[in-house]
Amino acid sequence: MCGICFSLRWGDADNEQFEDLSRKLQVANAARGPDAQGLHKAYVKPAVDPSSHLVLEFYASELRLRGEGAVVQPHEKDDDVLCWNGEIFDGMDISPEENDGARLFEQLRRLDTPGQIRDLFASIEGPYAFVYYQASSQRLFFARDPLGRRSLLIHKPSPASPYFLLASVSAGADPRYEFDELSTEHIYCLDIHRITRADELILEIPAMARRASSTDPSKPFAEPSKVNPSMPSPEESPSVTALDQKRHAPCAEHTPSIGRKGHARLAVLFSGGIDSTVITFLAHRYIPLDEPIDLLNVAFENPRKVKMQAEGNLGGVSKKQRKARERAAKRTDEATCTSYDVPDRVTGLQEVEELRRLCPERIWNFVEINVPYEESQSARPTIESLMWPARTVMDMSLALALYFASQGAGQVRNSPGAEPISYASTARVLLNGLGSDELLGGYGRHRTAYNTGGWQSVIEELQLEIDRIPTRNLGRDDRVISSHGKETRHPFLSLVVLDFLARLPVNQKMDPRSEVGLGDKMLLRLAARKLGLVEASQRKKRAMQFGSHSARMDGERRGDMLLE
Ligand SMILES: NC(=O)CC[C@H](N)C(=O)O
Repeated sequence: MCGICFSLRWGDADNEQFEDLSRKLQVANAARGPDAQGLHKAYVKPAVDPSSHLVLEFYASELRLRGEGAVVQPHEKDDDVLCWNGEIFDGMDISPEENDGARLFEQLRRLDTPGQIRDLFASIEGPYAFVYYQASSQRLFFARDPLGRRSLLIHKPSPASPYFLLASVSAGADPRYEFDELSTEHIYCLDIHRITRADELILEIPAMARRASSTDPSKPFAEPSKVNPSMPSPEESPSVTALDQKRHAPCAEHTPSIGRKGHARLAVLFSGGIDSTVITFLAHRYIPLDEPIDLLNVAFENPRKVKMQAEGNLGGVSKKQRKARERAAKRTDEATCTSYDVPDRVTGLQEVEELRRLCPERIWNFVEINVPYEESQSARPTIESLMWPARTVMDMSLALALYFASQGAGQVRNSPGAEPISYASTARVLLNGLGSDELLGGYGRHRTAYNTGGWQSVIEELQLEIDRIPTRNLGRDDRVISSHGKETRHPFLSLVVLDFLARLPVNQKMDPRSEVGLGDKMLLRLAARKLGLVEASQRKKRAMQFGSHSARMDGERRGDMLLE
């Protein structure tokens, strides 16, 4: 993942305090791009007040994943500057030798008007955040992709902190800034030369709608599609065949060409649930067979759970899970079964066996990432800083799981039950199954909606899910995962897949009248069966923080409470 850090301030402002802050932010953003870091400064004299000047600082770090040559960011030519954190998967032909950021910069430099720039972004698909400075017009453009798959934080000037900042990640809580996540609803465009001392506090950032006309088919990626509002008609049958044809795995297709054979270039955040298993199986079809794929499976030593286990209370574990747990325990060593035998470990171990049966030619590295309590506690301040401005108890339990899973340091076994060998995943691209519950009706709340308001309520709930994806967790997840110099990709959240699923009549996606593990995400379950993933197709939904035991380590604090 690349890191972006941009600042704008008056040249005669107190520089010492600012420089310290700027350095701190640059260090935080350097971790996202270990391959190269660069800084470019520009000075602008505002038209109305030529006696003073504004300083623009563009800092970017590069995690190079595409193209053959070295890439140093920011991209820069004739005073035009681009900081790019993203991937272009669709809408622009990019050959394997080319770098997408470099190509995008070339294209941007050919454009003149804000409308043209907006239209270019409306025609490309992929996760991104960018800052682009057009020197000829002295305009600054910045935005995130319409689903917010990459983070960009904004600090607007205030009397106490009279500078403007944009950054992929902050340096944690600091009285010198007030960062918010940048909204994904617009492409922003700031006329730098028009800034005056009087509006030193740029409170309103001029924003363009993401598309000029809602009917222009050449701009398919301006916004996420709307959920099909039509009420179900009983004769419709599930669209499994169509879904199978649509399965579009751009995320795996564009794995970095850098790296050695024999080393995994791709890893999956793998719980053994249906979402992570389906994307793993599809990725397998795109990755050369002689390359291993790393399945990252995280488990936390959770003193509360360990205590409950010792006291005989298995914390709501069903009979079936208990049986599975006993089976898994036979295969694992003593230490693992007391502390790390969490629900996601059990299903992960079961599922990797199904994958091995279906795809025996592949080396599947099932990476057991075991996090001792002490270690998770001492990482908390780092994680709290990375996820800022997200700061609830639930943010922390999810971020903990993602932080350690994506770090990829754990152990593998040559065969089930064999002695563990320590292993560090070097894959720079991590697939993440997030999004399928939102698009296909996988949450309990979709069933509740049906029970209270019928199909109409389910349709409304599914629309709400799409509307709030950008603000829910993607920015936070990106900030946490990228701190290891890796990037996460969400195959379910490709705008192409989203468009296909959103348009399907609701009853082809789910059936809230059928039981849990069947009616929720019904279409995906059918697709999984069709692929041969019979065991995965039946697994019930389990939230990552409970499956890995990263939640509620010390007590029962409500998830929406702020961290102390
Ligand atoms: N890390 C990133 O955001 C990657 C940027 C760009 N796609 C590259 O490969 O260089």
